[in-house]
Amino acid sequence: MLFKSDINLNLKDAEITYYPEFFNASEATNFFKNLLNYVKWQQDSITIYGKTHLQPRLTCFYANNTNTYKYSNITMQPYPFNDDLLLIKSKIESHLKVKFTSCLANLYRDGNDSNGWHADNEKELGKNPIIASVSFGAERVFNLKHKGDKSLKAKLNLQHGSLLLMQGETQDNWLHQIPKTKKIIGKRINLTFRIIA
Ligand SMILES: O=C(O)CCC(=O)C(=O)O
Ligand SMILES: [Fe+2]
Repeated sequence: MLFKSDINLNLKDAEITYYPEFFNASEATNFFKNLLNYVKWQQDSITIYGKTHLQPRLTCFYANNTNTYKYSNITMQPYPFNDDLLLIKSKIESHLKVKFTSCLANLYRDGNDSNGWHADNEKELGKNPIIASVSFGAERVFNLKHKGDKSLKAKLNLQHGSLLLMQGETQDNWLHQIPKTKKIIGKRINLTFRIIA
């Protein structure tokens, strides 16, 4: 296989696969630089439990249709995909034999940026959504915890050029997060490809 050691995390009630070197280092660095410059990064205010605050990261939403993505009381309107996003999307699609419509991009500017515990279970994603999540730049910790059985947890480092695939009942049964870190680290870009039909 092209992709060094595809790892099935083998978690209960989930289907998660990690491809550490989906993109080689030079491809990944090239995408990182382009995305940093050409994605229309914005910082939205979100409302959680009645409190409004700025999201602790920058985001942007892209799609090949006009369907919006709603979460935490915000509605994201899509931009059309740019060339780099189309190249990344098509490489993932040909490997997985799945077509994605949409991509939520995240920029973690430093260790103080984060993404709190959540499941990607918004209704526009449908039942058992497939989510392909690509990482470029600084390596960050990705935590998982089971919604019902508090003893079930997992942690992995999402490396430069990696792909993490979540599908099946993963979002029904598990939460995930990118925690803050006190380490001095650089920027990280994450792209989550989704189907919003
Ligand atoms: O940055 C990551 O790896 C996770 C992003 C994420 O969970 C999301 O956008 O829903
Ligand atoms: Fe997520």
